[in-house]
Amino acid sequence: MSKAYETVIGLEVHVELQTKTKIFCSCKNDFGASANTHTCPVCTGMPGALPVLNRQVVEHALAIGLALNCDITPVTKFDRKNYFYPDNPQNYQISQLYLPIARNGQIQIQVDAGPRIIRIHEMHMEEDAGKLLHDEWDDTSLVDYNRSGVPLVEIVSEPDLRSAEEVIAYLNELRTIIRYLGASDCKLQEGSMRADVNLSVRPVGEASMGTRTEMKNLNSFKAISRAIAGERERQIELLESGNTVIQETRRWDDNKETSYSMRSKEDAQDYRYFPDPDVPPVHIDQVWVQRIKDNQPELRAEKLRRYKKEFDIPEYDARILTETKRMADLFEATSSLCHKPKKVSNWLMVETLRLVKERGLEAEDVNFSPAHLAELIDLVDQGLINGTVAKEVFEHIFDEDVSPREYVEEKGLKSVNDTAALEEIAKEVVAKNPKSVADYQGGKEKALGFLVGQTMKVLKGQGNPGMVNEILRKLLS
Ligand SMILES: Nc1ncnc2c1ncn2[C@@H]1O[C@H](COP(=O)(O)OP(=O)(O)OP(=O)(O)O)[C@@H](O)[C@H]1O
Ligand SMILES: [Mg+2]
Ligand SMILES: [Mg+2]
Repeated sequence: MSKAYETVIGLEVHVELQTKTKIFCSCKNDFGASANTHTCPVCTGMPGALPVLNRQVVEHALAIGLALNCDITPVTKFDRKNYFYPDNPQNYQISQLYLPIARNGQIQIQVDAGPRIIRIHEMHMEEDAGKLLHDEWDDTSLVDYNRSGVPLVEIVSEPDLRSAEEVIAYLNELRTIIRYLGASDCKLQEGSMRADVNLSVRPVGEASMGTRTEMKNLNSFKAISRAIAGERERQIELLESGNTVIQETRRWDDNKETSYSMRSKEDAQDYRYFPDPDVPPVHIDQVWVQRIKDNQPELRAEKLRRYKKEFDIPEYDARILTETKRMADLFEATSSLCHKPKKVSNWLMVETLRLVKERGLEAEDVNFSPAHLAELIDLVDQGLINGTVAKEVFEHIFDEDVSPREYVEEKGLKSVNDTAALEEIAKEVVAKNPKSVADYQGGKEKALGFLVGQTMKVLKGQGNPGMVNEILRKLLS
């Protein structure tokens, strides 16, 4: 019988920052340009080239550090991390080891079991490396230095995570925060957010931690979940068979659903870190910190607290609506126009997110006018269109931002609210369906639903279902 094991996970998350230019030179920071077109002597490591720190990088890092509730380091410095690899032409990476810009933070995540606090050990700034493309067919490797010198922050958590569910909730929360700040688009697939999973296992109840491995090449939440399950199992098997876990870096192969060893893990001393003599220390005073704080948008945690007080919507809705700033902005703007927050929330959570998924978009891409959604909600409430028609009209609001009032007018979609006209049609339906009439009169309430359906069919869906229902009841009583 094997002992129960607990999984212990700490994450290193690299995030590419959205800036006009790279971290230490004036080359463009652009994704997807043709290879080696955004390069210069600095980001290709030519001897004698001198790096100049991009102020925007520090400002983004400050904003993120503050949003993660970190202490800001008043004098922050850059260090050289030395290693040889073809994607790194300087043979060192300019990073921060001793005095990273932010330390001792924490964020709250929400999992099925409730809220959890995950501590942030530190966050530092660094430059990205180039990209190697391996062509196995040709037996060649190509290198693209466009990514060399793209600004990154690395956010290092404490080993506080215990499951794949928590890891994904944590990454989602980080992504939400960073996107709210406009500091990065945080796309795992495109590599603008990259998570390395450090994982160890220990018998339940054991206080000390086991030896960890570090896994790389995780490009989706699914890959992360599978890699965690696989690595947990691999380590438990090792321990159960009397072996030990080796501290190493492993590469996850999502197609084969397995990981393999890349290299045994270097310790900091192997990199021979030392202060970079070319980049002066950065002094961050209170005035600067305060200015960044003042410019910070309202973040998700604050929004959640405010929504609870201001809007009569369930906590579940509030969590989904605040996941992206786009949805939250739409919700607030539409609600302030029509004063029906729960209805607005339903349209956003159900139809909007359904269409986002169907069209292969992201919530950030949604771009219709709040006024149009508010107008649609009013049209339904006034009984001018029914629910089915409203959904159809909404698709056109979503895709083309049409004015629902004009669209309904143009396409003749208004509900038939004329009692006499409805009665006329209802009478025909009653005459044609004696069996259902008899069923209803015999006590089968369901039969009325069928008759309402038949009447709506004749009306091509444009009847007012409430009125049709009432008219049929009266006719059959
Ligand atoms: N025993 C352990 N089990 C699981 N995670 C651990 C354990 N010990 C440390 N960790 C986590 O491993 C991560 C270590 O990241 P850190 O950046 O400090 O070092 P590194 O991986 O050695 O350095 P590098 O940046 O060069 O990859 C942290 O997220 C930490 O919480
Ligand atoms: Mg690491
Ligand atoms: Mg690290």
